[in-house]
Amino acid sequence: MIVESLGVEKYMDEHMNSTNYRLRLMKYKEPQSDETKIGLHAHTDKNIVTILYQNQVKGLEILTKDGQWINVDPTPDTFTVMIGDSLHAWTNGRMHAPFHRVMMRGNEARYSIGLFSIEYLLVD
Ligand SMILES: O=C(O)CCC(=O)C(=O)O
Ligand SMILES: [Fe+2]
Repeated sequence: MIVESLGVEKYMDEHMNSTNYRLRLMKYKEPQSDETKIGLHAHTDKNIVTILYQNQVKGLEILTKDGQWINVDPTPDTFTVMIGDSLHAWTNGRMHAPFHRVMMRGNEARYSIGLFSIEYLLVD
């Protein structure tokens, strides 16, 4: 869809052939107090695109372009799709790679699954 919207379909095969995938399951422990704890520091993803799925426990926050952290509210059967630095560079900055973080509150653990598409050159 992104490749089509940019009018560069002719590079699709090349792109698919140079893309790898990594699936990661993440667990963020519930804070042992009433405080908010950092689950994952603010960062942009270095890869191409990240697709996230999570349980019902909130925590993912995205930094808007005007500097506000907003919560991503988990709704069942919803995926969060995020652009990474590679796609940001590949599109000459037309696609924005957002800073995001995980902040943990409450008394339930948060689980998420991320599917990260990665340029072959970035795979270690
Ligand atoms: O667990 C999440 O919702 C975010 C994970 C994440 O940002 C990452 O692994 O890069
Ligand atoms: Fe991330």
